[in-house]
Amino acid sequence: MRFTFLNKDKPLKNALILFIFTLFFCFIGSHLRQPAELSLFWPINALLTAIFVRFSWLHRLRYYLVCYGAMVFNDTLFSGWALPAFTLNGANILFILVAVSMLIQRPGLINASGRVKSALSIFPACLLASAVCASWGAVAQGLLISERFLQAWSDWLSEQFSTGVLLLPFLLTLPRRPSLLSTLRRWQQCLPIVALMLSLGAAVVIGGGGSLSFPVPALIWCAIGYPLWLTSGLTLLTGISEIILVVHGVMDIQGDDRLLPLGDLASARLGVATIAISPLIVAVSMDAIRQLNHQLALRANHDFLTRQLSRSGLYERLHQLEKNGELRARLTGVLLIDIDYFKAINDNYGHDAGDAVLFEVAQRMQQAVGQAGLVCRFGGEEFLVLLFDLDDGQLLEHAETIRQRVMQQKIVLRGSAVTVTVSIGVASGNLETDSVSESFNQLVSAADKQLFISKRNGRNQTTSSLVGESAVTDALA
Ligand SMILES: Nc1nc2c(ncn2[C@@H]2O[C@H](COP(=O)(O)OP(=O)(O)OP(=O)(O)O)[C@@H](O)[C@H]2O)c(=O)[nH]1
Repeated sequence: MRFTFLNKDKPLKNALILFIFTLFFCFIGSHLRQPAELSLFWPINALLTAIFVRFSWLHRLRYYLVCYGAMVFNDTLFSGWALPAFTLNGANILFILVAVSMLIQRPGLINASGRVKSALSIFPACLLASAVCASWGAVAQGLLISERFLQAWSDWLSEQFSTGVLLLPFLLTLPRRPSLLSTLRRWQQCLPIVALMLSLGAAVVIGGGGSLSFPVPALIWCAIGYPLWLTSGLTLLTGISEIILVVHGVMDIQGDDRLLPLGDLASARLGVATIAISPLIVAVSMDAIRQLNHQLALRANHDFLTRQLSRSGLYERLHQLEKNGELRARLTGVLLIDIDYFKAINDNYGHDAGDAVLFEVAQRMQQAVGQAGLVCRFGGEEFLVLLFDLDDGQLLEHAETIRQRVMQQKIVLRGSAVTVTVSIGVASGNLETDSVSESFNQLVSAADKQLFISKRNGRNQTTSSLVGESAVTDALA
């Protein structure tokens, strides 16, 4: 909703705008009341609630008084009311005050972009606001000790509640620049709206109390595919249409003059069935979202080719360990492992063969490390093995086991048995609990320096700063 002309620092201008706005909608509302002799819609309360919630700084007594003044002005001038103009409009202000107070208490509910995070809270807010409004309204009509009190109270309540619940989600989620075209680019994207219109048509044809719920599945379909503001807008239009159709007898929810020979029981059954399918559809879509999230997390944290942890997965795991307090005062060993002359494998046997080598080497590393540590594809043809609680000698032993395991068995590439070797750099230390990533990166760069030395000294060897340069070497098999 665009109300950029409201300005926190210009109270007089705000008051004038609110006065004119309220007067305009009260005028329209009063004239809507006349033909049907009952107020089908009294939208000003929900409209003002939305404005006060979106511009929370308007939530001041003076602005409520301005709105009240405009309502009274309208009724005395255009409706010719005297005292009732003052008393009845108290009910309208009460609705706005209660609803705004309940919705404004949750600043996270409506964020800057106007999205309603929990549409559910609109429901109790409107219910309570309508109940308070209805009580005041029915009493102000002088019906407190009359048998018509309950009737008047339920009229007020149902009108305020339905208008609020239909209008508020739309008003609170409407973006600054709503774009229908970007949502309905392809004809398939219009299908939920077509289904909605068909279900409304079916409700008119079939009739009966159950027919009111016929559009629910189509609305849920809209909810799955459309942005919140559009779904809320369509729900609003559907609700308004149903109310108008019922009032004008086009949609027959009680009488017997329906187009199809369908009893109330059959209509109710159909209604119940359409309601029952709705939570199912929402559950299915939620399940799909959960599965998607799970797949995304898996993709982000695991390397597709080698099925080992990805680099981001390794940092995620470290973060988890830190959160669980499992990194505290633990000696952490890093083995940085790089396949030797890997480019030559790609060049000589093809990229697919290179991929197969990456997979096989990763498997062998995983077998060598077992449950003792984590294997991660750190990038390209470089792997990282993370080990905990091992002293320098044990770390080197592990590195050597991995190196031996990789080269032990030749890998067959396009009919040729090829020996693949790796060079390893080793580093270890304690991770600082307040800067795990940073101290881990320091370990990695220390291991990288050792790896560089392994490469420089002829490859297929392990180097560790822990026991001096080129501590462990091995001749090519
Ligand atoms: N097949 C395949 N090749 C990759 C992948 N990621 C990186 N590479 C290749 O790995 C090669 C790495 O080459 P270099 O960095 O020169 O390393 P090297 O040939 O192993 O030489 P040294 O490390 O010095 O022993 C590059 O040719 C990359 O294209 C991958 O996922 N699959």
